[in-house]
This record gives sequence, C-alpha cells and structure tokens, in this order.
Amino acid sequence: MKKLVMIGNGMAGVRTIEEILKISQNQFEITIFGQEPYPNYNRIKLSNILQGDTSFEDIIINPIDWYKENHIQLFTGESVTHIDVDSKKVMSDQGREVEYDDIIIATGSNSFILPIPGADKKGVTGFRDIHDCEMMIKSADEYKKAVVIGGGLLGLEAARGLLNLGMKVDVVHLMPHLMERQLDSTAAAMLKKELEAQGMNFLMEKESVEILGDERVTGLRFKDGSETEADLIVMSIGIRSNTDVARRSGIYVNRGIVVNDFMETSVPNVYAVGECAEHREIVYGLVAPLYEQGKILATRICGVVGEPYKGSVTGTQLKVAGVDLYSAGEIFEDTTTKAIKVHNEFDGVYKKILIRNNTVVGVVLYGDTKDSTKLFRMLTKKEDISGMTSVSILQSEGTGGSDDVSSMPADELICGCNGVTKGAIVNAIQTQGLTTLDQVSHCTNAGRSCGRCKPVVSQILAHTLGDKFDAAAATKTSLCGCTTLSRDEVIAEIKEKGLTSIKEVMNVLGWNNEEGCTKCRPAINYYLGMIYMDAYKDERDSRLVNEKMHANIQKDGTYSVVPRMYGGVTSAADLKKIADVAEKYNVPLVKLTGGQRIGLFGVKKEDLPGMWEELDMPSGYAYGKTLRTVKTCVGAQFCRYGTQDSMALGIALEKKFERLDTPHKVKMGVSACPRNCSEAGIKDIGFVGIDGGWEIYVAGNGGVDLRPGDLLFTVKTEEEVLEMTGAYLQYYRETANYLERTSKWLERMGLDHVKEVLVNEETRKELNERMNQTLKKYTDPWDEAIHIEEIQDKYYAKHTIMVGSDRK
Ligand SMILES: Cc1cc2nc3c(=O)[nH]c(=O)nc-3n(C[C@H](O)[C@H](O)[C@H](O)COP(=O)(O)OP(=O)(O)OC[C@H]3O[C@@H](n4cnc5c(N)ncnc54)[C@H](O)[C@@H]3O)c2cc1C
Ligand SMILES: NC(=O)c1ccc[n+]([C@@H]2O[C@H](COP(=O)([O-])OP(=O)(O)OC[C@H]3O[C@@H](n4cnc5c(N)ncnc54)[C@H](O)[C@@H]3O)[C@@H](O)[C@H]2O)c1
Ligand code: SF4
Ligand code: FES
Repeated sequence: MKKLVMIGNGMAGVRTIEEILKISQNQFEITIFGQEPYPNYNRIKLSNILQGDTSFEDIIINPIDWYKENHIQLFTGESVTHIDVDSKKVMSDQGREVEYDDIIIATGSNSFILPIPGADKKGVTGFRDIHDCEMMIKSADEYKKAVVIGGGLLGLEAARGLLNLGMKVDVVHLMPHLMERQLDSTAAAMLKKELEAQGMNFLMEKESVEILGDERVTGLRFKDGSETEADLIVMSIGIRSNTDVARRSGIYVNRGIVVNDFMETSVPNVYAVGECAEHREIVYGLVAPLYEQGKILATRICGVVGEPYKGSVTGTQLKVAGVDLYSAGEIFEDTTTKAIKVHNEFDGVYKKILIRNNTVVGVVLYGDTKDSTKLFRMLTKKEDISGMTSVSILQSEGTGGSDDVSSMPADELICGCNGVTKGAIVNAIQTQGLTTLDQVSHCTNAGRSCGRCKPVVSQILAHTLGDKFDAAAATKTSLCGCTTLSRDEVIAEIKEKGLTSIKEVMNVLGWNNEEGCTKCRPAINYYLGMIYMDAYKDERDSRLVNEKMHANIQKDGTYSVVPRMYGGVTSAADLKKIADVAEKYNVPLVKLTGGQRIGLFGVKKEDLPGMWEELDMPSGYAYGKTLRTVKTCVGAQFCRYGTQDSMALGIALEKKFERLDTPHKVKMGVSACPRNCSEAGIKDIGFVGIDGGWEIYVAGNGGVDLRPGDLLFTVKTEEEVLEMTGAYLQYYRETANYLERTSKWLERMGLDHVKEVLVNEETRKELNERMNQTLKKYTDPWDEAIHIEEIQDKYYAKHTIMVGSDRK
C-alpha cells in the first residue's frame, strides 16, 4: 500500500480523503496531522454556535471512530513543521517523522490580524476556530461591549452572535458600504438598515489605528482621532492562506500554494487543496470550490482519469436570521453589461441581474432569494437568455413549494456547498429507497455543510415520493444513516418484538447496512443494556474505542490509566502502589486530573493488564459514558465552614453508581457549604450542603457548553440524596438520546417536567428499582482483563491496532 500523509484535518482535506475512500478503500495507508485538538468539524457552523443555534458536539463531521473504521492514523493537536521533499518525510512539532509516497497539504487559512499597536492585548481575537469561538462565548459572560472590525460575511455573522450572547456590538467597517465584495450600495444599505434594527451599531469608513488598554483591551482608536470602548475586539477583515509549511519546504507559493488543474504543486507527489491552495491566481474562501478541488484531487491521486479543475463561480449567503440575501458573480455594472433591476421598497425586496452578451454574469438579491438556484444555474451554465423577457428572467417560478421543484431541470444545483443537483437527489431517492432528509444528506452530501438547502431538498423528497411521503417521518432524526427509524422507534420496536442483540435489531428492523455504523452500534448496545437491565450481555466490540479498551487512547497511540479514588480520597498505601507502578513501567507523565485523582499517561497497550494487576485498584472509568468522578470538598470533617459531610456523601455516591452505563459521561460534585469548593454548580449532578440538608443541582456543565446547574430539589438526608439521584439518573438513562449530555437532555425535557416526574414517590420508587437491578450486573473491567487470557490476547496484545482518541 502507498503511504499518504495529509497535513491539516479541516473541511477541504478530510472531504478529499472521503472522496479517495469512495474510489478506493485500500490503495493508501493514510496518516492525518491536525493542529487543532479535535476531529474534523464543520467550521461553517461556528457562526451558528456563536448565535446559539447549535452545540460544539453537533458540528463534528467525522468522529474519531470514523478515522478508526477507515484505518486512518490521526494525530490531533500536532502540527507538521517541515516536509523533506527529497527523503519524502514529514516532521511534526512533537518530533515525529512519518514517511510518505504522496502528500496533501490542506492547511487552510489564518485570520488576518491588523498589525496595529495593541493587537496582542488580551481580548483581541480572530474568528476562525473552536478556540476563538469559546473565547468569545466566555468573554460575553464577563464583559459587555464588543467591537467587530470588518463588515464582511464573517464580521456580520460574528456580530449577530455576540448580540445573541447579550453584548453591545459596534461593527467597524473601512468602506462606505457593507459586504462590498458581494453587494452593491442599494442592497448593502438595506442590509445595514435591517442589522441596525436588530441592534448592531455601525462605524463606517473608519480606519483602526490602535487598540487601547493595559493588559486587556479597553477601546479602539481610529485614524480620525475618534475612539470607541471595547472589552472584546474581533478581527474579521479577511483571511490569509496558511502556507508556512509549504514555503519552508521549498514548494512554490504565491498568495497560496500554487497548484495546476490537478491540484499538483511545484514538487512531485505533493498536492494542495482548500484555502491554502492558489489555482489560476485565485484562492477560494468558500467550501463549494474547495470540495470541487477535493473531488478532482481524489481522482488524480488514485490514478483515475478525470476532468481537470477549471475554477469555480461562487454564490454567497449571509447566515443571519432575518436577513435573506444572495450574491453570485459580478456585482457592478460597466459599459459592457445591461442590468435588470427591481427595487420594491415597500416589501424590502431588491433584485439586480447583470447581463452581458445575452448571458447572466451577476446576481444580487435582497429580501427574496427564491430564484437564486435558477439564476445561479443560468449564470454558471452561461444559458442564452435572448429569447427571454426581463419579466420571465426575474419571475419566480412559484411560491417555493413542491410545485416549484417539479419544474426545476434535473441539472439545477440544489446544494451549492456540495455541488449536488436535483437529478442526483431524485436518483438517490429512487434507486436507494430513501425516505428521510437525513438519508438523502448521508447518500448525496446535500445539506452537510451550511444547511441552507435543506428546505428545497425536503421539497424534492416530497415531490419524488408523492403519496408515499410522510412529512413527520421525513424530518425526524433517524438513529443514523443505516435506518429511517428514530431513537424512540428503535426502542419501541426492541421492546415490542423482544429483540435482544444488535445483530437482531439490525436484521429485523431492516438496516440498510448489515454491519451498522459507528453511530448506531454503540447506541443500540446502550439501549439494549438499558432495556434488559442485568439480563443483557454487553457487546464490547460495538462500544466506542476507549470503552472497548477500558483506557483512553492518547494522541500518540499510548494509553492513560486512571484508577478509581472514591470522592477524591486516597491513602498512603494506594499512593505507594501508584508510585511503584509508575516507576516500574517508566510512565512518562503522572498527573493529577481535574476529577481529583491521579492519571498515569503514556502507557503502552501491552503494559495495561500488568499495570492494572499491580495497582490492584478499580478502574476509574476516565474513558467511559458512565459516572466519571465525584469531586468533593473536605467538608464538615475538617473545614470550619462545612455544614455537611461532603466526603462521606461523595464516596457513597461514587460507590453506588460507579460503572453504570449512561447515555453520556456524568460528573458529580459535593460541597459541604455554599462556598462550593468542589464546583458542584457545573456538574451533571451537584450537591451543596446547607443547614439541615442538601441542595441538588442538575444539568450543570463546565466543558465546552458552559452551563450552570438548575436547582432540582432540596432534601434533608443522605438517604434522600441517594434516592433522588438514583431516580434522576435512571430517568435520564431511559429518555436521553445516546451521547446526549444531561445539560442538553434537561433543556430538551424541561426542568419542570423532570421535577413533576420525580416528585411522585411511586415513580421514584420504580425508577430506583430498575436502577438497582441494572447496577447488579457490573464487575470491574480491569479485573476481567487481568484474569481472562482471551481478553488480553484480543485487546492488549502488541499487534492489535487502535487509532486516535475519543475526546468526548
Ligand atoms: C465562522 C465561519 C463561517 C463560515 N461560513 C461559511 C459559509 O457559510 N459557507 C462557506 O462556504 N464557507 C464558510 N466559511 C469558510 C469555510 O469554513 C472554509 O472555506 C473551509 O473551512 C476551508 O477548509 P480548509 O480545509 O481549506 O481549511 P480549514 O477548515 O481551516 O482546515 C485547515 C486545518 O489545517 C490545520 N493546520 C494548519 N496548519 C497545520 C500544520 N502545519 N499541521 C497540521 N495541521 C495544520 C488547521 O488547524 C485547520 O484545522 C466559514 C468560515 C468561518 C471561520
Ligand atoms: N456565509 C458565508 O458564506 C461565510 C461566512 C463567514 C465567513 N465566510 C468566509 O470566511 C472568510 C473570511 O471572511 P471575512 O468576512 O473576514 O473576509 P472578507 O474578505 O470577505 O471580508 C472582510 C471585510 O473586512 C473589511 N475590511 C478590511 N480591512 C478592514 C479594516 N482595516 N477595518 C474595517 N474593515 C476592514 C473589508 O472591506 C471586507 O468587507 C471569507 O473567505 C468568507 O467567504 C463565509
Ligand atoms: S465548600 Fe464550604 S465546607 Fe467545603 S471546603 Fe469549601 S468552604 Fe469548606
Ligand atoms: S447549500 Fe450549503 S449545505 Fe447545501
């Protein structure tokens, strides 16, 4: 097999790998380096996250198990620093060297940061990745006033997000009108009016010259001497191709890495794709052309004869609620163009179509973008419109309903991001028996990026299926692409038909992929365990990779070992054992974890069973969808403020619920007084001691989606705490989607509803009975690995291959 290395784990690069895998599954041994510490995610949706429409977990495109399933070695949080093009090797910032036969550079872009005094102060950021997005969300918690520099697509989407987060927002723009690359002055003025009505304040034609403040930003000064206050400054004034590695490695770079029509760089076997690549002097900054490039590169690299890349015409839309605009091609009239313009001020609609030599060369639409696909088709196909009148060009083909899609030609582009036509969608629906939007997206890619084409895809689905179309079923979220059934339907069928194994579920319920996938297999395994309590035999091989190994895989392929320390309490004897094991096995890192225990990092797979045996401590399940830790403060036993025994409660909780399978990880915290030293307010379940009892907080989250817990109930005794916790956890287990954190689950179910369920004594009793029956089945997995040779051979022998890390 040839060795293929890819630098950059972003949208264009990983799509190229998907295209390669479609052509050939076993031509390459693939290694990917990604600077960011995540699997491939949908960068486009960072705007939606900032605007509060989605969560970080929902924007992962290819989870870690996808890489594993496709035998891709992934190094996250690791940058390639140099390519030695003579010896065909890459070097990483962590000293790793990997050989290649072919290499793809897909390093994307960086935000352009204005080189003005103060640009390095705290509170100044670009808007490019999850880290930037997190920083903005955190700032909005603490500060009030944001300034966005740049009134382009990115700046306006950022500004809308910051408004949603409760900040006051100024948008500073250099030019006389907004989005001057996409809109003419009329459309830009309409946009500005709408955004002002939404609460944005615009400072137009302002040149920023200095960022004010000491350590952190306090304001921004302009060339005309005026100033504006700022606690946060977001620079969205364009991007610059990330060409550092290529430049350092002697590959020809202009604005981007220069490639020919087959995405080949100046050096043999070195290719570039995405925003880092410059093709015919153009560097693209939207996914549609980058995905086209990816397709062409995939055929080239697989040795398949294919079309060359000839460049792309792009169309853009702004992802801000209440704004409907579209722009493609040219936007300004000149002596060679004729324009058709409609400006209906009353309805807030503006349309301008630019025509040259009887073909459409530019489109600007504001307020009504229904005809954007038709006009984009005319533009890209250079359709001769000499036989048409201005009215027929501008006239909407209908009202946007399914009648309209019937009159669309098969080659009309429906999903601009992914280049999917109506014909391709209809064909997939008919030949593969698709009935839901999810399935169409899975099979054709339509809707997988910005998502704005989903309503039209849905209309095509309705029109193609005719009477067989079931609107409720079509929009429901199926468990995964292997089935049309939702989570609730699968569970109902399991119960009704008495299905008892994953295979049986898939066979009886007509899975379209007999092996299932990384999304449905662990989910069904969990649901079966939840339904059949102690009777179900767990299918270990269907679990996510870290759970299968009972250890977290680290980015370099080694593992971590975190033994249980109930309530964060340890002893001299346990500490000695840990120290001995760390010394004997040359453990490179011994570290206190955030959950009050000790982690041994960098352990070789084959050393795991031996270490576990010598430790002789239970698994801390630091890798599992289960109870992770119960963090406690010292409480009434030692602290003078403590009103309750937090350590004893924490230990009792951890001993009772350890190993329990839950839809996602669960963390608890117990503080003995409202000073809350164990941060119980940001745990899935947190307990705060008060005079005469405990407050129980639920659905807190201290991770990516920061959320304070809600007060569920106040109870008097430790027994009541355990009873309420049992009932709450069991209700979560029975009603949550697999991989849904308690914070998301509670928001979906509603706090009042959950309270109503749990306040009923009879219901609480039943939930606890089912919980207790389930708890009977668990044994310690490390103990099993020590004593069962078969398990040692299968999972921990040197030759078995595991990839990446499951970060969730
Ligand atoms: C907030 C936001 C909203 C957007 N909205 C839209 C939209 O609505 N529609 C649209 O079409 N486009 C949109 N875009 C643009 C789109 O996201 C990009 O065009 C696309 O992500 C580019 O893909 P890429 O693979 O070239 O680069 P990226 O997705 O940036 O991936 C490059 C990856 O390479 C990594 N990397 C860089 N150097 C190294 C190295 N030396 N070693 C290892 N890894 C490295 C980077 O960390 C990065 O993860 C948006 C962008 C942003 C930021
Ligand atoms: N909806 C979408 O399609 C979408 C959304 C977000 C980002 N993106 C992409 O992300 C990339 C980055 O977007 P962007 O908006 O930063 O880039 P951009 O180049 O499209 O726009 C930058 C804007 O900043 C203005 N500007 C430049 N210097 C300035 C200064 N000193 N002060 C004030 N304003 C200044 C420019 O006049 C321009 O309007 C682009 O490739 C864009 O296509 C697309
Ligand atoms: S939470 Fe209260 S009781 Fe516990 S350590 Fe802090 S101050 Fe002491
Ligand atoms: S148009 Fe963006 S996902 Fe379809």
